[in-house]
Parts: sequence; structure tokens; C-alpha cells
Amino acid sequence: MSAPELIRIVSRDSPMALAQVERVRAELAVLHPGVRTEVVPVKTTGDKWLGDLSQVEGKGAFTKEVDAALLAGEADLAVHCVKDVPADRPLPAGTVFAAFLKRDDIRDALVHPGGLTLDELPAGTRIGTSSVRRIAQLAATHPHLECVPFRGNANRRLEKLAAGEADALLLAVSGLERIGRSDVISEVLSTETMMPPIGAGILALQCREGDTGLIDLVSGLGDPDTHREATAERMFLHVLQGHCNSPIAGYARVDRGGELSLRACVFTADGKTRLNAHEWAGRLDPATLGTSVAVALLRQGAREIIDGIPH
Ligand SMILES: NCc1[nH]cc(CCC(=O)O)c1CC(=O)O
Repeated sequence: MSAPELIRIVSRDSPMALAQVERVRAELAVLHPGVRTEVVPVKTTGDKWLGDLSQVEGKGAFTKEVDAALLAGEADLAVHCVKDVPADRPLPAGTVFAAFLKRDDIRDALVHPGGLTLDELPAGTRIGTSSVRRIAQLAATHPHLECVPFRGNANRRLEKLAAGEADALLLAVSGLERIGRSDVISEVLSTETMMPPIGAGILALQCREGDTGLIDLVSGLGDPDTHREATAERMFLHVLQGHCNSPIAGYARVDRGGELSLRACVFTADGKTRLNAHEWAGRLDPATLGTSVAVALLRQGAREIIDGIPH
């Protein structure tokens, strides 16, 4: 297949998702100035349903409609936050990842209108988050804080915070940067304080698997280190087989010498039990490293912890 002249890019229609698409368009314009792009925004189940995500049928609340548009031929390229793409099962049949863009900041940030840090927040401070990963880690280290359910895209959450529906928020640094709101960050939390989710800060480009011309064209946007990190992290989740209520965190890192390592944790919902594993790839490929770290956690009882959490 020859290289396309027009690429129709499908994505969620939140401000963050549309900013992600603009990054892809800008990078494409540099690499392939002759190619035109068009944006196809879609609303996903996760955007429409603001209740408990575990009540939504199946996984992929933020990706299902985007994948469907790609498979139906209504668009040619999907832009996803890797964090939102289910890893416990393969990508939708007929689609492939063509590139992982260079990774952004993987850390979470505290947003507190008064500018306090996490350790300075008084007892009873209401933290707006529905993330079981954030709730478990906060419960373990800051049990005097209270988490209140909070959904909606990042802009919407900031509005709800301003309206007093919570006293503070936890949001991804990368997401706030993408919507141009890093000004609201009162503290960037270290990965020790708040271990990030699998896939944090990574954008993936997804194509139909037969579109080899397009796959070749957009693969030039990929970052090799990010590819290794994403592969290790997603294989880790695939082997672990979590569910949407299981607090799981972790991240892979390629260090300056090019060595890949993966660190990961499984928590009980109350954060009181935390299993840890950290391994270097050495001679293992990224996917096998992911498998090995998952098996290390399973050996410590991760299956029992995950299955013990209602879902
Ligand atoms: N679930 C929404 C979502 N999906 C990806 C990000 C952050 C950006 C990223 O990690 O790529 C966010 C917002 C958040 O968690 O604050």
C-alpha cells in the first residue's frame, strides 16, 4: 500500500485528548510535511457515564468507541493514553500499535487551591479521586485524609474542585500539562509517594493492521525507549490479570546506560498490604521482564489480593 495523503485521526473529544491529537499532528507535520490530517472526535462510554466505572460493561470505557471508529474505517489512526488501553487482553482484533510517542512525566500531582503539600493537608481534607490506585496509596500513608468519588475529564474535575465538591485533587502531571493547566499544581508527588499507573504519560498510535503504508509512515514518531517501557509494563498487567477495582501501580525505566528495569506493586483496597517487586531486564526482552515481575508478585500472593477485592 502506498503512503496516504490524508490521515483521519480519531480520539476522545476531551480537551486533553484533543491536545494529544494536536501533538501527533505537529510531529507528523515535521516528519511528513506533505500529509494532511483531519480530526474525528468521538465520545466514549467513560466520558458519558460519570458513575462507578466498574459498573460499565467490560473494560475499555475510554477506548471502545475510538476502536470501533478505526475498525469501521471512519478514521485511520487512533490516539490513546496507554494508561486507558486495557492490557489484560490483546488489542481489538485487526488493530496494532504503530508507535509509542516519547514519554511525558509519569508522576501524579496534588492540586490544592491553598497551595498546601500532601503532608500539610489537615485531617478530613476531601481528596477528589475515584482511582483505586490513588485511594489505596493515600489510605496507607495519609489515613487522616478522606477520598471522595470524582469523575469526569480533567477540566471538569478542576471545575468541580473550584465549586467546592472536594478540597484537593490528584491528577497526572502529564495530563495537566497537556491541557495547559500545570499552574494549578501545588506539589508533584514522587513515584515513591504515589506510584504511577501502568502506561502513565505514554501516548500510543493505533492503526488497522492491514494499513502497512500508514503504519510505516507513523512509526517514525515512535520512541524506542518508550516502546520498551510500554511493552514491559503492559505485559506485566497482562500476566497479572487485574480488574478495574484492583489497585496496581508500576513503571518501567530505561536508565542512562540503556538498562531496562520494572518496578511494580499490588495493594489491598485499604493499602494496608503492599506487595513490591523490582527487577532489571538484563538479558530478558521487555515482555519477558514484564512477565517475570508479574510472576514475582503472584509468588507473593498477588492473585489472592486481587481476587479478594469485589468487582
Ligand atoms: N483516566 C484519565 C486519564 N488518562 C490518562 C491520564 C493522564 C495522562 C497520561 O497518563 O497519559 C488521565 C488523567 C489523570 O489520571 O489525571
